[in-house]
Amino acid sequence: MAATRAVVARPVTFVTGNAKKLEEVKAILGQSVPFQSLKLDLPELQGEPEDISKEKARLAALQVNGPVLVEDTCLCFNALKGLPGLNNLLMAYEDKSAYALCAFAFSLGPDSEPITFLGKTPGKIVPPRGPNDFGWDPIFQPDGYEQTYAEMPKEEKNKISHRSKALAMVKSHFAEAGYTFQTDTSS
Ligand SMILES: O=c1nc[nH]c2c1ncn2[C@H]1C[C@H](O)[C@@H](COP(=O)(O)OP(=O)(O)OP(=O)(O)O)O1
Ligand SMILES: [Mg+2]
Repeated sequence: MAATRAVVARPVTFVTGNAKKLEEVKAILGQSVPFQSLKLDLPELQGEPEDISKEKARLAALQVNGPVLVEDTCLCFNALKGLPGLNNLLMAYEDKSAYALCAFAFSLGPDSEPITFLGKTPGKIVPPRGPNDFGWDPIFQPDGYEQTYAEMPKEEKNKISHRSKALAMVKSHFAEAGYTFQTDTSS
């Protein structure tokens, strides 16, 4: 099947204020989706991760004036009916099950409607174990694993994480759409 080739005259910019996220996105995407990154603190919006990521993409596309990729992640607690919450609040509940949810949004530019890609990894909330250098990694133990995200080698987390599942869909979308992005940023 011949892919329709969409030529986009600007490189893709991954916009985030979180260096750890950027590190993982680079490691997971490798050369499959060429992008540059921009450190911008996008506003902390309220709502469902999918809606938040879309809104972040709209704001980022306006600022960048070109194609952007953004993401919003939450740790959602089943005891709180999927609401993101504080670990202390969960102490009162027997049900420690949770899921990590990642929503990427991609927009071709300020006049385009963003499209979203969701990735979800189920697990449970545990007392913190492992290095404390990325958010809630020490308290999230994915189902089927004895280690928390923080205790796992990076490559292991990147194989099974909410982020890698969402990025697998981003990769497929880029492969199918056949975008050809300009990678020369000198203009
Ligand atoms: O894999 C992860 N493992 C552990 N913690 C994580 C992960 N991914 C996001 N996090 C944390 C960072 C922030 O405290 C919150 C999500 O907020 P979120 O708005 O998506 O990220 P952010 O504000 O740090 O960066 P951005 O500029 O992309 O919005 O969860
Ligand atoms: Mg944020």
